[in-house]
Amino acid sequence: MAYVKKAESQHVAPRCSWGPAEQRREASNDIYFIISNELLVNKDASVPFSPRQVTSASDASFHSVSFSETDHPKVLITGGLGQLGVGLAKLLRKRFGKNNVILSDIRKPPTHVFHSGPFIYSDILDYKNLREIVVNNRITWLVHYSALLSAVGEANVPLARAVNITGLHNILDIAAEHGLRLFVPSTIGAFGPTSPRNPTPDLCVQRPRTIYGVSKVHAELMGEYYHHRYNLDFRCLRYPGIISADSQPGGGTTDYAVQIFHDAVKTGKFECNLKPDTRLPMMYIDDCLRATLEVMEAPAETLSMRTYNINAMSFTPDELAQEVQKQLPDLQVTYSIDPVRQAIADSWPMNFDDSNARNDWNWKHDYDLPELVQTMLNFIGSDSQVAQAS
Ligand SMILES: NC(=O)c1ccc[n+]([C@@H]2O[C@H](COP(=O)([O-])OP(=O)(O)OC[C@H]3O[C@@H](n4cnc5c(N)ncnc54)[C@H](O)[C@@H]3O)[C@@H](O)[C@H]2O)c1
Ligand SMILES: C[C@@H](O)[C@H](N)C(=O)O
Repeated sequence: MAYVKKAESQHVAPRCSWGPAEQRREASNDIYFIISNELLVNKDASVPFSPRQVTSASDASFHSVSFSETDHPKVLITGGLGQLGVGLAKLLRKRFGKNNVILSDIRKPPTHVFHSGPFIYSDILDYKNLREIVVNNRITWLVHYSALLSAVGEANVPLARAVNITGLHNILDIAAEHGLRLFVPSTIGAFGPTSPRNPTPDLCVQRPRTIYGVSKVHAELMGEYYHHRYNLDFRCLRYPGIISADSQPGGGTTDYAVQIFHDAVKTGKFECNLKPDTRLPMMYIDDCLRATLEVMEAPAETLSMRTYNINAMSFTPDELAQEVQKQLPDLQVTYSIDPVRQAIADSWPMNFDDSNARNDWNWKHDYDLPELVQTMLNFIGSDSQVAQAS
């Protein structure tokens, strides 16, 4: 393979920020080769910049004929052992068949998850491993859930940058190369203190102050760019804080709204790490997962955008506590503020404008605050009764 040196002015990639691992991976694809800060380009490549092996928009659409709308998609979920992945796999398996949905993660699955359907190890930082999984399993849809959330991201910025940004680059290139339909969730955290906060529309200033938010704005923009440049079928929803009963949150700012239910049922006491009047958009997990399936199934012509806000409700810790106290009047709530999480929450939307999702593909939530509280308490209450009995 012969390589020639390429003029720096034609070079689009930010060389100096690339780490050695990324250089090795690029080199293995025989397209780019970075040595000693000099870019060497495969002179046989037909265009100066393209994602890995995809050489043009027409090539990308050629690959995409492998998925017909009448077939069941073959779905891979990355980061599938977090708060949302197992529930999504359950929903998609009901619709497309157990063996058509593969969960993946870098962690060991619990027994019930391992036995509920296909599970595979996949580290999104390993490009070749990802490609092998996509090829060997004839994947047509990729749901990319791997990420470090807002609070854990601030605690480990280099890891968050690697997983949320470098990992995303791998996912985008694999998806473009194999003509996949790609879903990447974004978040209310993609907005910042200079965004309009009440309500926050789809299109406005986005200057988040967390590595999580910055990486999610990057994901939105890169996905939309790949859609325009390479015809990638990229779909993205900005989720609010998601509340679930049978899965734990992974280290975010909205985690308190899950923990309150467990503590209320188990101890009757809850210490909240956000101030009582901190208003944030929230959603019950069933609505979130259904929205994800609906936007993935929406005909492309109904999507006037590729990144949508979705919302269900907005509340403060005090309002949530009052609603829980309607069912459990003895619940005692105290406040011990976490300054990192509070600063993040104070920069995020208070209300989310999701009118475009409602107009374009008929998004509609089912759960408001009272139904959410009832459902969570029913689930956690019955779960703890089963635990006590056994
Ligand atoms: N849960 C929410 O409230 C919420 C809200 C908005 C957006 N989102 C987004 O939805 C997605 C899923 O969220 P979640 O709450 O399930 O997250 P989570 O933190 O619970 O799970 C993330 C998963 O990613 C995995 N992971 C980490 N590094 C990885 C790597 N190198 N390769 C493969 N997997 C790796 C982790 O093991 C973990 O299981 C994320 O992208 C998140 O940003 C979630
Ligand atoms: C809002 C969302 O992205 C996540 N639950 C977090 O708080 O980080």
